[in-house]
Amino acid sequence: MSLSLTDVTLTYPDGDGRLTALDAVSLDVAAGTTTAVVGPSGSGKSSLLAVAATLVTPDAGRVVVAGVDATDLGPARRAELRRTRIGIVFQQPNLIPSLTAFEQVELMARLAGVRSRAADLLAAVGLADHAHRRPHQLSGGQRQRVNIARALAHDPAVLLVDEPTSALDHARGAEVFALLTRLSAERGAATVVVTHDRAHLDGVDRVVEVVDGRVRAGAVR
Ligand SMILES: Nc1ncnc2c1ncn2[C@@H]1O[C@H](COP(=O)(O)OP(=O)(O)OP(=O)(O)O)[C@@H](O)[C@H]1O
Repeated sequence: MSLSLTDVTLTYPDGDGRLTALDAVSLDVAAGTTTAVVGPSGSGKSSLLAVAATLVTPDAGRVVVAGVDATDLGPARRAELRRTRIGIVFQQPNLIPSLTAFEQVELMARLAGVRSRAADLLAAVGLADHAHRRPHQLSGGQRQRVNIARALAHDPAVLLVDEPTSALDHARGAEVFALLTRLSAERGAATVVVTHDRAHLDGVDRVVEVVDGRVRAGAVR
């Protein structure tokens, strides 16, 4: 498994006590597959993504990324794991305003110390003709596709995607989901997509539902 969460529990301080955001959650995602995580607001989806991204350390349980147990690592080694093995697509494409689409992707590859394949990646997301454009010269859907190309620039083992369609209309949202599942399969990434939107789940390999911090038994698919 490229990504394994085992019995992960995460709590946050809450007044005098603690709020349990994740309650003994286990999730395995194989290379080349896409798992969608759905569930009501406040159920723990973003917390699950933050733990998988090694941005937040759980109270208990294990997070293994590409064979590396992140729960045993200090902050510097976790940052290195993120830089080299994990791609993250945030809800709002946080692109750098002054850089072209090509430069956004190339910069990420350089930071990870790998050869840039920016032209290939932009072609893969359907933006070969827009490589020279800056973010303000792109549509919302195109910006999200640059965001995805950038997250894949260092060939991550694990791709984590937070609400990628929230700013898009139905057709653009469907395109982004199709793109994520295709690229994950082609590039062998283990992909987790958190979404409110159940309209585009047909193409994903698996759907799991998080309710009250637990992965619901008998996942949807
Ligand atoms: N930093 C924090 N401190 C305290 N409580 C938090 C913190 N972050 C999240 N929570 C709480 O943890 C629970 C899970 O939140 P989380 O953001 O993971 O849910 P979610 O499913 O992503 O919600 P949404 O769909 O609304 O984004 C919620 O009850 C939330 O209020």
